[in-house]
Amino acid sequence: MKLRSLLRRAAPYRGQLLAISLLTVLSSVTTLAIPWLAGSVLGGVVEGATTDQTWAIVLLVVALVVMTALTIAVSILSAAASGRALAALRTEAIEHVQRLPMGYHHRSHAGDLLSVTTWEVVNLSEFLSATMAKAPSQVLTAIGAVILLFAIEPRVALFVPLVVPVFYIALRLIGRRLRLLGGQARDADATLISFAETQLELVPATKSFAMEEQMVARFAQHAESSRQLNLQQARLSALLGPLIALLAALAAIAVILLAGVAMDPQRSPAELFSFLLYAALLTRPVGALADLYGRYRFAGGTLEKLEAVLHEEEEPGYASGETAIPRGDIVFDAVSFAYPGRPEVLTDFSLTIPRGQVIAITGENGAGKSTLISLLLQFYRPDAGRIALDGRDVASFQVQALRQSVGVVPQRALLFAGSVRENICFGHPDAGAKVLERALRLAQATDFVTALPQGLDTRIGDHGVRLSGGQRQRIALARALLADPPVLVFDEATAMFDSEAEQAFVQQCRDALAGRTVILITHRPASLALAHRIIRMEHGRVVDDRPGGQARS
Ligand SMILES: Nc1ncnc2c1ncn2[C@@H]1O[C@H](COP(=O)(O)OP(=O)(O)OP(=O)(O)O)[C@@H](O)[C@H]1O
Repeated sequence: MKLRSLLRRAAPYRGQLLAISLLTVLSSVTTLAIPWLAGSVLGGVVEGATTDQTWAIVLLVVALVVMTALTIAVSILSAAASGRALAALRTEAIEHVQRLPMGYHHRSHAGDLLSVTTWEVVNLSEFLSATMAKAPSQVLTAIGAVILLFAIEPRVALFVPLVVPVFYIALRLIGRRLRLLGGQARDADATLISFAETQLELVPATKSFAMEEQMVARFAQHAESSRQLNLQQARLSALLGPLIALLAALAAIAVILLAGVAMDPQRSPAELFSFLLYAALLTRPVGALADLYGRYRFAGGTLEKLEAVLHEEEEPGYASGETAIPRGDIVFDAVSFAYPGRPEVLTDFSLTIPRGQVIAITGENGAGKSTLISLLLQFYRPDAGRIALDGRDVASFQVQALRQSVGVVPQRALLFAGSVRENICFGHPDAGAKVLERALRLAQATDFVTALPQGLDTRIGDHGVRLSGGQRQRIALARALLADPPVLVFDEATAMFDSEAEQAFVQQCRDALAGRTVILITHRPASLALAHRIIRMEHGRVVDDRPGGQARS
């Protein structure tokens, strides 16, 4: 894991980190005072308390209370700071993902990204808060304990550094295996989540094809492999901290035994007790640091995955480019294009659509009709040729301005589980009642929306499942019409309508579409009647170009 990238992300939380560091130093100093005070109290007891122990006892109690309070404060502050840092990291990841090219989304799994930005990040969160809360104070306490051991009895204390390599080897061996298993377990969990997501989306298909048992069996397989890997990894994690703590305790016993033999007989009982307590104190940070090392190995995988996403290149055209709204002259000039690793879809494709023309594009399935729109919107870039809007290459537009000026009603309406109003106003949350009414009317949606139980405020379920296919399509139409863009694209948008509704829609649209450039991808006769011009595509080329119904009327 790149520690530098973690530190860079921690930079905005400097103030909180500083407060945590100060409290941590205080906490370590208090912790280190305890063996000293306890040693002198115990020494006093053994020597028959010739001196007054009251102050030492009071200080010991105060030190214990202060140490507890500081530990609590550091834990809470660390959890708050790491929580903030992670919320920012998650948001950064999602923001970045939204700006990645469509090609990235088509080749990657949404489930993987979902798992890394949601539950996987918990590893990172636990590591960060544990590191901030524990690591510095444990390191300081360990260093302080070693120094004080040397101060009390250097000859015996010399034994302490000799055991360090043993810890190092144990940590490396277990840590490596832990990282490997951790990675495999996380991948298995990501697959499981992804599969669950797909399975939930497929419930209607699963039911209609009576595939329930098979789907459950496949899920159970994924769940079992995830369980096994997580168990192995949990066993190893459970081993790491306590094993290292045990090694440290054994080493402390050795030091104590050695102290009994080699300690200067002139030492007071108080010094002897303090020495033994410091040796025992040393075991605590060693165990805790080993545990942190395990978390570090684990969190590293998550950070690497997040970093991999964050290093994917954003699509160009967000930061700069033409933002003026075009009027709608479209030219495809000798455009060729192939999806990565696929045969060419468009070959030397040329088409000029003057502003205000309604053009219908027809052609067999897979002829490349929708691909034309993806290229116009800059979801993909042509391999050769040029696409221009008002004489300017579409690549020279700021991508959001470009896309806002082209309203698309897709084949499959992308609706979400909000109200009808929220779905229609998706691109324009502040749209007024009049604009909304007009869009509903043009999309022939007023009647059915009014008849819904709560009208515009009716919630339509995931992907709009509580509506009919035609109703969903009308919502999508209303959404595109609401924006009133200069270019409109209907990609088989009327396919869900019955012929009567399609006729009515076409009639209504005649006026509404006037003056706009409209691309209708359709085979429907009524829609064809709406066009000034009908072209037919075959194998990525125009094979026919003739006047449409509108031209004749
Ligand atoms: N994201 C993609 N990655 C790879 N190949 C794709 C992708 N999208 C479409 N294709 C392929 O490109 C070709 C053209 O697809 P396109 O969707 O443009 O056809 P279409 O004319 O709109 O078809 P339809 O009438 O069926 O909607 C098809 O062979 C399709 O398999």
